[in-house]
Amino acid sequence: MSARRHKIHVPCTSANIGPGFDVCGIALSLGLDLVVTIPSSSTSSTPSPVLPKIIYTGLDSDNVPLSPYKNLLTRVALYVLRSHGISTFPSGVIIEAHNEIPFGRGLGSSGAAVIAGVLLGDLLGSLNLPKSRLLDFALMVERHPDNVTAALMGGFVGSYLRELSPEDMSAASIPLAEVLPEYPPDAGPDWGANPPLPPGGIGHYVRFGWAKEIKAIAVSPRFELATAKARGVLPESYTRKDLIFNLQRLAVLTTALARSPPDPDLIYDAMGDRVHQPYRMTLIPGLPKILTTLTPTSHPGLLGICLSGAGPTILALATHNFDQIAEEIQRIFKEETIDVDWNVLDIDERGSWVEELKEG
Ligand SMILES: Nc1ncnc2c1ncn2[C@@H]1O[C@H](COP(=O)(O)OP(=O)(O)O)[C@@H](O)[C@H]1O
Ligand SMILES: N[C@@H](CCOP(=O)(O)O)C(=O)O
Repeated sequence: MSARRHKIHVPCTSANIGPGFDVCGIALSLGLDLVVTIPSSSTSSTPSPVLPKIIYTGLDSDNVPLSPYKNLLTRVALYVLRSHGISTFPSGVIIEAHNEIPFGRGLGSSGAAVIAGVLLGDLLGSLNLPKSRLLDFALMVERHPDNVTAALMGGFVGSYLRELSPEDMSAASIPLAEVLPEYPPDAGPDWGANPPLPPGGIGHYVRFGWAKEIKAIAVSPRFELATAKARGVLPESYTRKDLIFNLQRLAVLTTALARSPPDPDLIYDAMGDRVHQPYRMTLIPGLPKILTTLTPTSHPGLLGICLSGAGPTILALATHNFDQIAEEIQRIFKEETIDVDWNVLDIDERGSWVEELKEG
């Protein structure tokens, strides 16, 4: 039987970059790849459609549910299909996922899975949605824009959620449990009511420049910290002083990271934060020492250092001396008896893409 095969690539992301909590993200050179095989005769109106077969390799592949009704990728794809009136997957699809993004470390694994799921839904339904519309679906699932926008668009991005009209607000306020419901294992094409389409243009974004000399050192402790837990420790309100502290730095940082050669004196302080990092220190032993011990003077080449996303990964931006910087962070974590893995990553300017694979 002949089949169409496509590759979907989604990069990992580091969100916040210090002061840009829930605003900024950069796409980096570790990825989630899917190879999707769709039998040519496959439609979702086949009388007894065969559910997708999911195969995982790579990082954390033992921890992923392989039922399409439980796996995040396929649940997101099904949301995209169902909101377009296509109530089930086409029959006999095979999804081979290869993952390089560690789960629960602050490198946007869930954001990447959500984007991969949206692209999968678009592909399986032959919907041909533009990237701006794909972002609306991703934002209905992952409701902070920083990771998903960077993963989809690539590069260094800033984003915000638009203030919606009352009508759009009600369409966008659907609980997550309705967007990604708990499907029973025997859910068939007639299961439940299809969710509505999201409003258009929920997220707005801009791409900033990125100086070509800057690489990102990601030092990941070998323990998981669920983003939901790390959001749970944040306060409901902030002082004017702390907000101004972050806004001043964010305004400078977005331009400073685009300037060549980058200025460590400007960037190091501009990566300071008082909105999320101070509250997350209790969850990440070693974080206070790491943020104060490494400076551009103690470690030439270092530009700035922050928590990657919700942590526990540390992100150090640097132009050289990558190994020495990573080894010092590793040493401080070791004092806390925490082992780490580290990677020197490039910025991924392309973002997510889908390509048809030709035979041979
Ligand atoms: N490729 C994937 N396929 C399926 N589920 C995934 C994938 N990547 C991440 N997830 C889910 O997302 C969870 C991690 O999300 P989260 O706590 O937001 O951490 P992160 O900082 O890595 O995004 C994982 O435990 C897993 O349930
Ligand atoms: N702005 C969010 C980013 C979460 O990123 P993740 O990679 O840890 O999922 C936050 O800081 O909570």
